[in-house]
Amino acid sequence: MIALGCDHGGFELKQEIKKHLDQQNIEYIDYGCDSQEAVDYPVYAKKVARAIQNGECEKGILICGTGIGISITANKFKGIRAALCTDCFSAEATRLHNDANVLAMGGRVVGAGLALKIVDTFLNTPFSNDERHIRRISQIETD
Ligand SMILES: O=C[C@H](O)[C@H](O)[C@H](O)COP(=O)(O)O
Repeated sequence: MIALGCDHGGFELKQEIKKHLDQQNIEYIDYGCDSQEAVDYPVYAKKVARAIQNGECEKGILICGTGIGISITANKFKGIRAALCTDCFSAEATRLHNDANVLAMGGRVVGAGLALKIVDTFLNTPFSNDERHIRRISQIETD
């Protein structure tokens, strides 16, 4: 199950992503927002982060205008590794190396065509399970 969240700057792109996931029969829960009316991105980042923390969803996709605020917020939550991606190489690398569980994007940064490729890459790339990456990920969790 994929958790989706956005603010007004990401609403339009989230709609495209939902259509794309529907076409592939990929299940998701949309945690809002529900229109282009201005809202505060931390509200939606927190909903998605908590859905992953409590096991309701396995991965998340968060979109704000830049993808920055929403990823900063999500990364405050223990166990959340949110990766802001603007290209497919990074989306693949962050799954292989960081086992990222949240993809963040900027609705005012990437076009829908590229964003959908980034989504596919992120969702279809498994974690490498490489020892050096496991070691580094475990170090993220400690101060
Ligand atoms: O990092 C924050 C996001 O990009 C927001 O989507 C952005 O700050 C919203 O800006 P505004 O309120 O001017 O639409």
